[in-house]
Amino acid sequence: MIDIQQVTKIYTLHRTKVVGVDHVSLQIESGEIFGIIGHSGAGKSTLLRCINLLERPTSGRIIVEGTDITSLSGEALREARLKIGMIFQQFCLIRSKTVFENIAFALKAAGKTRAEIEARVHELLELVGLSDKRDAYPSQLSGGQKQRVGIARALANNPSVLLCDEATSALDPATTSSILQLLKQINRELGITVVVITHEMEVIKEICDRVAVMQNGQIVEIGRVYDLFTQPQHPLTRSFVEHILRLDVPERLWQARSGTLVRVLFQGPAAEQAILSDTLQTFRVRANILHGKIEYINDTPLGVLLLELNGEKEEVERAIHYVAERTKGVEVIDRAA
Ligand SMILES: Nc1ncnc2c1ncn2[C@@H]1O[C@H](COP(=O)(O)OP(=O)(O)OP(=O)(O)O)[C@@H](O)[C@H]1O
Repeated sequence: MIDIQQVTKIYTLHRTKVVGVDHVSLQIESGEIFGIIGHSGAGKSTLLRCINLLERPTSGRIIVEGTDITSLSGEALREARLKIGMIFQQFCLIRSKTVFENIAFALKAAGKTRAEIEARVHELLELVGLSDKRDAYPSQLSGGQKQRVGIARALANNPSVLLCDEATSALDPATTSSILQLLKQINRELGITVVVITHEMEVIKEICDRVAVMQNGQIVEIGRVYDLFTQPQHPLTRSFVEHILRLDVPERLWQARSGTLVRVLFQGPAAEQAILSDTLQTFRVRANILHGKIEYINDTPLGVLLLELNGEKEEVERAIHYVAERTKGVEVIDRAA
C-alpha cells in the first residue's frame, strides 16, 4: 500500500510561496491501478514525485509498502527508490545509448553482474515487445517504442510500484491505447501497483480501478472509476465525465423536438432494451431514441441514451421515475413546454 498522510508541498519562488500539494491524504492499495486526474497546475506531478521523493514534501509522511519514504536519505533512499519505477511523458532515454544500454543502466546502478544484466534485459525486451530493437538508438524508435523502453527500464529492478507521469500524453490515440494495455498487462501479470497521472479522462476510463480528482493542490473527489462516471459529485469531476459521455444532438433534431429530452445511463445494452420496452408497456408514453453510445469503463460497459418522451405530462414524469429506479441514472435535459 502507498499511504500518503497529510502531504503538503510548498515551493518558494522569488520569496513567494506556491502551494503545489495541499494537505493530501490518500491510500493506494497494493495491486490496483490508481489514477490522479486534474487540469494543468492542479498538483498531480508534484504529488506523484513526492511518492519517490523526487520532491520532498514540506510536511506529511508517505509510507510505501511499509517503509516511511519521507524518513529516508542517502543510500537507504536510493535502495527504496529501486522498488519504485517511474516513466515520463518525454521518455527520458539517454540518446547516445542503445535500447539495451538504456535498460542495462538501471541494472548497473543496482550493482547487477554482466550475466544478470544480459538475462534481465532480454526478459524485459520480450515483455515490452521490443526484442528486435535491442541495438537501436532512441532516435530510431517511434514514440510508442520509446515509451516501451522507458517501461522496461522502470521495471528492471522488479519494483512493486510503477509511477506514470503523463506517460501517454505525447502519443497518438492508437499508440496510447497499446501503451495503456501494456501497463494493464504488467499490473495483472506482475501484480505491480500502478499510479497514473493524467489530464485525460480517456486514460482513466481505459485502465484505472480508482481515481482521485485534483484541483488547487487538493483532492476534491475520489472513488471507483465506474462510480465517478455514473455519480460524479464535484463540478470538476462532472466536467471530466461529461467530456466522455456527451451526446451531441444535431441542431435539426434539437429544433424539431416536441417532447421531454432525457439522458439515460445504463449498464450494458441488454438491460437497456428490457427497461425501455417495459417502460413503454407500463406507461402511455412514446419514446424516440435520438442518440446513443456505449463506453467501456475499464472493460465494464456503460450505455448512454438520449430519448425524447412524448405523452401526458404526469405520465412522462412517472415513466422517468420508473426508468431512474432501474438504470444508472436519468437526467432531464429539457422538459416539454
Ligand atoms: N519546481 C517548482 N517551483 C515552483 N513552483 C512549482 C514547481 N513545480 C510545480 N510548481 C507549482 O506547483 C503547482 C502544481 O504544479 P504541478 O506541476 O504539480 O501540477 P500538475 O497538475 O502536474 O500540472 P501539469 O500537468 O501542467 O504538470 C503549480 O502552481 C506549479 O506552478
